[in-house]
Amino acid sequence: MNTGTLARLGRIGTDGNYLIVPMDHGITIGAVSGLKDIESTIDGITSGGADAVLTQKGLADRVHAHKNGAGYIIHLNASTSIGPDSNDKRRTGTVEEAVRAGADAVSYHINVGSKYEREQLADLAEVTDEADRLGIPVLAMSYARGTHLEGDDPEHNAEYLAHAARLAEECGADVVKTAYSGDAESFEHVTSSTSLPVVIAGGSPGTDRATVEMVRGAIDAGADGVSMGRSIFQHDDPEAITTAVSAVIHDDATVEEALERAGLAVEA
Ligand SMILES: CC(=O)[C@@H](O)[C@H](O)C[C@H](N)C(=O)O
Ligand SMILES: O=CC(=O)COP(=O)(O)O
Repeated sequence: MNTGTLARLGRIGTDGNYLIVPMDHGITIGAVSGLKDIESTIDGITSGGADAVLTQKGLADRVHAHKNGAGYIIHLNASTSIGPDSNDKRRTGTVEEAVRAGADAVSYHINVGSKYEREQLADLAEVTDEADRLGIPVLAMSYARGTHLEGDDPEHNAEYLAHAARLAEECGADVVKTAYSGDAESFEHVTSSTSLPVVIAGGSPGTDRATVEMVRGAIDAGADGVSMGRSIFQHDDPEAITTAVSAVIHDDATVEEALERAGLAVEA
C-alpha cells in the first residue's frame, strides 16, 4: 500500500475502525428523508462520531461545508430501483474526478452472482489500478446479489458473503463492505475470508436496538465497522443513532451502554 493510500485511509477511519455513512442513495431510491436536507443530516452524523460520509460526485459542494472534518468518499457507480435491473451498476465517475472533488477515498459497488458481475469485476480492477496510481483508497461495496445465487436468502448467506468479501481483496480494494449475515458466528466466516478491513451495510432500517445489536455482532465477529446508510441518515435523530453506533465501534460499548449513551430506548 503506498504512502498516500495509507494516509488517506486514516482520514476515513479511526485507528483502523470505520464508521462510514453512505448517502449515495439519491440515485438508487431518490431524495428520501434525510437526503433532502443532506446538509443537516451530515452535520448531525459527523457530530455524532461518523468518521466519513459518502456520496456521489454531484453532491460534493453540499458535503464539504458540513462534514466537520470527517473524511469524504465518492461513489463511482450506481443504478436505480425503478430501472430494468438495480443490479446493473454503471460508472458515474472516475478516481480523478473524485480527487478533483476533494474526496479522500472512492467506493465501487459490485453485485457478485448477478449477470453483470463480469463487467463489474473488470471495472473494479480498473478502479483499484487508477486509485493506486493516485494514492486513493478504495472501498469495495461487494454484495451477493443476483439471479445466479441459490437458497432462501442468498444476500445474507455467509458463504456467498465470504466469497464477495475475498473477491474485493483479490481485485485490490483497501476496505470491503458487505451485508451482515445475521449473527456473529456465521459472520466470522466472512471476516476470516479476507485480510481487508470488513465493514457492514445496514440494509433496510429496523429498531434502534436491532441496529446496534447488528453492529455489536459484526464487531464481535471481527468486523472493523460499518458503511451504514439508511439506518442512520433516515433516523429521526441521526446524531443520536450515530452516537450509539460510534460507542460500539470506537469504544467497544455493549448494546445497552451504547443506547444509554445516545439517549435511545434500551428495551427491545
Ligand atoms: C438501497 C440499497 O439496497 C443499498 O444496499 C444499495 O444497493 C447500496 C448502494 N450504495 C446503492 O445505493 O446502490
Ligand atoms: O452505499 C450504501 C451502503 O453502503 C449501504 O447502505 P444501507 O442503506 O446501509 O444498506
